[in-house]
Amino acid sequence: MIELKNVTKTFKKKNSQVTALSNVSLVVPQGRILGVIGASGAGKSTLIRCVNLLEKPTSGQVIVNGQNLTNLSASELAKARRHIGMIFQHFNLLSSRTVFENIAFPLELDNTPKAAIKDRVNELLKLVGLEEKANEYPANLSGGQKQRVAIARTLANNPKVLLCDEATSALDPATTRSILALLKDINQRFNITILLITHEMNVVKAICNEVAVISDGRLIERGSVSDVFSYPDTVLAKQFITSSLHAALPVEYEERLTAEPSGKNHPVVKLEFSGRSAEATILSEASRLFEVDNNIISAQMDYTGGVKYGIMLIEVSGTPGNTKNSLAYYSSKHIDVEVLGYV
Ligand SMILES: Nc1ncnc2c1ncn2[C@@H]1O[C@H](COP(=O)(O)OP(=O)(O)OP(=O)(O)O)[C@@H](O)[C@H]1O
Repeated sequence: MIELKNVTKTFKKKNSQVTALSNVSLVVPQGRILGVIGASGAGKSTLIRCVNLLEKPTSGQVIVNGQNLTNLSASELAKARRHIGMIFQHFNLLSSRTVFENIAFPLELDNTPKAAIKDRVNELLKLVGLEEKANEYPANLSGGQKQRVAIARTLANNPKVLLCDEATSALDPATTRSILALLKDINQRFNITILLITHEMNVVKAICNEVAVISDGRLIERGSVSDVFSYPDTVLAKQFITSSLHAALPVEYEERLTAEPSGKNHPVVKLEFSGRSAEATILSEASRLFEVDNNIISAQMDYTGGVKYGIMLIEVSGTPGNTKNSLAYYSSKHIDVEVLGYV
């Protein structure tokens, strides 16, 4: 449904040029949700804006719904864009129009008869749960409600593709979850293909089937969400996965932490489990095998796409030899082991 073939985008400045996208190729099959994740400046916005040609690629092809957009005339492109919805981080609503009028806007541009507009807008208001707000102005809505209006507006023309440009980045976690649930619902109900860009792995985890990692304008990793979570190939993918987990050392531990072992103190160890690691029951195994006690200080284990992964901070008590052997045992089971210090 969406295909980018060797897309490169270079921005020329007075004395220099920036290559925002470098030979990017990707495919999003119909009805699937692909998340592109990357750090600030990696090229995410440029990538998504190339899909509807808000940015014209310097080279390469953009094919949406079987149509090569890079070959179209301005009027043909305007027509093709009606089937490509887009939602933005800052909603981009028209402040002088009510919720109803915002959603009606694309239908008016399409010369839809008034009665049909009314029916369609009411249907969309119901879909996004905003029937009560039809006559409100955007200024009187919460961020989540504004994004619901933007989603309804973009669905008005029955797009086949929805592009989401950091659509939940301005929202709190609970509102983010509800907007992501709405997007998933829309994807399943209408079989709409979704390409979203984000800097948060939690967004990918919540709704994407596949994920691609972008860095310096290049796609450096791509796979099903469960595969990338199980076997992240790149350090960057791993960092994004870890950043979606929170297992912090309590202040009380931090204050007591020393860099060197004294013979009497115990190591505080960070264990990172990925899909290829053994289960967390490995702690009791190691306890039995090496006569160590593992005190769990903080932990977050999670499941994505049937894969279990997570972080644990543990304090290990035992003889120095046994402690060392238990840590080596974890490493042999594909758990990343890092000694943070000693308490
Ligand atoms: N219109 C432009 N003119 C010149 N340079 C640009 C333009 N748009 C983007 N760039 C540059 O291209 C690179 C990629 O920018 P882009 O906005 O696509 O990144 P991003 O991953 O979306 O970042 P962020 O998450 O911070 O929005 C950056 O180096 C940026 O400075």
